[in-house]
Amino acid sequence: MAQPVAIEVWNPNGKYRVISTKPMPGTRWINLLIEQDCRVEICTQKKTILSVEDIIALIGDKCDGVIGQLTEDWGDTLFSALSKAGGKAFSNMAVGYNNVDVNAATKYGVAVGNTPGVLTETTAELAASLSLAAARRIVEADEFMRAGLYDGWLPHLFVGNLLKGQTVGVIGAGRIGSAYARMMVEGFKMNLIYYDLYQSTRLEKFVTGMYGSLSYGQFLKASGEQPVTWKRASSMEEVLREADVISLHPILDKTTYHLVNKDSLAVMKKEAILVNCSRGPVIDEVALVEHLKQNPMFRVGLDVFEDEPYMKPGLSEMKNAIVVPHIASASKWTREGMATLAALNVLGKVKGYPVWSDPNRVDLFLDENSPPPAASPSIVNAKALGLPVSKL
Ligand SMILES: NC(=O)c1ccc[n+]([C@@H]2O[C@H](COP(=O)([O-])OP(=O)(O)OC[C@H]3O[C@@H](n4cnc5c(N)ncnc54)[C@H](O)[C@@H]3O)[C@@H](O)[C@H]2O)c1
Ligand SMILES: O=C(O)[C@H](O)CO
Repeated sequence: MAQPVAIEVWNPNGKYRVISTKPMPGTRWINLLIEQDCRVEICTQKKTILSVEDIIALIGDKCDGVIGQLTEDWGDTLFSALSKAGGKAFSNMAVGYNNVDVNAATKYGVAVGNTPGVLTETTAELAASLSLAAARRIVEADEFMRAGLYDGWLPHLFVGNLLKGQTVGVIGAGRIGSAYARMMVEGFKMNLIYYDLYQSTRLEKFVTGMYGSLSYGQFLKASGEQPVTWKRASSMEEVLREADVISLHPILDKTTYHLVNKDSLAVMKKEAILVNCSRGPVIDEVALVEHLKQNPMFRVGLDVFEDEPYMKPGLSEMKNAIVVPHIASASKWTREGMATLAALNVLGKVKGYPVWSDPNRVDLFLDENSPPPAASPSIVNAKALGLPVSKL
């Protein structure tokens, strides 16, 4: 039997009842909903991951839309409950939506939103941070220092890898993978190899200079420096074999589940660095722990875990692993922007607005100095639901 859950209410007389399953950063998202006649209910229950029963209790008998989190299981049961309560919209406060059964939502006529774009650079910066921290053994060195073990400079103390001139490999070169690739190429002058199911034109335009100026490689050459090289790999194995630092940025689906496993780890260089800021199950974490044990010079930087919030046995003891708690999108601007996009996804559907025509261009929704467009920024099942599309 579901227990009542604690909530905070804004604008109690609002016509549309919109629920957020968590308090979210900033207040703009609340104000935007209130201005459009929404009663906003925020779950304040001291429980990190809400169960399906908790969320059913929150939805109640009448609910127009829900803003939810990636830790929740949005399947048939919840979409059926939302639809029975008159709900037409759900938005994840995340770009990834592997926790959502989109077909079930479509079956019940519920629009599913996500929050692309606003977290691209922030997430790529964390992937870059983990790459650097692993290459230069920053966490190990910090622990050593705090333990009072430093008794003077030594030639061999925490020697790591130089990134300049090495090869960075990106698997999944979409928005975040491409932004990360640019950071590593521009920032550290690494050569690039990437693998994606599709050609990443935005990334290739940058490295080949199709924007009308010199490519980055030509620019380096003109400045008397060694130019960087790049290529699109024809298989993931090619990236694993050739790259010194590999960062994973695909979506999680059945094609990417355990994409990195015992066999693929065996193909990688013994001193390679592997970074994962996508989703935990993209790596077979048991195989990874074994690989880390067998290859002490192989290092990983992980933001996500297969059985989140848990780690597979042995991982926390590995000195060659850096682990952080799914914080890749955690900058203030990004988290406030994610909350805004999620709220506007729900609001747009509740108000009958069209869907924004390009979810890669959401800047207008994030400008605090002007009202957002009357559209839902990103609805992933818009086509399946036959929703109208806004003209830019
Ligand atoms: N750790 C975090 O906090 C965090 C933050 C943001 C996003 N993410 C994760 O990152 C993912 C990517 O986000 P994005 O905005 O860059 O999405 P995106 O859709 O722009 O990019 C994903 C890319 O993966 C590629 N891809 C799909 N299947 C593949 C396969 N089998 N092999 C190789 N490539 C494949 C796609 O073609 C696409 O280019 C999200 O789905 C989410 O799960 C995590
Ligand atoms: O998919 C996402 O958006 C992240 O995992 C949370 O930022």
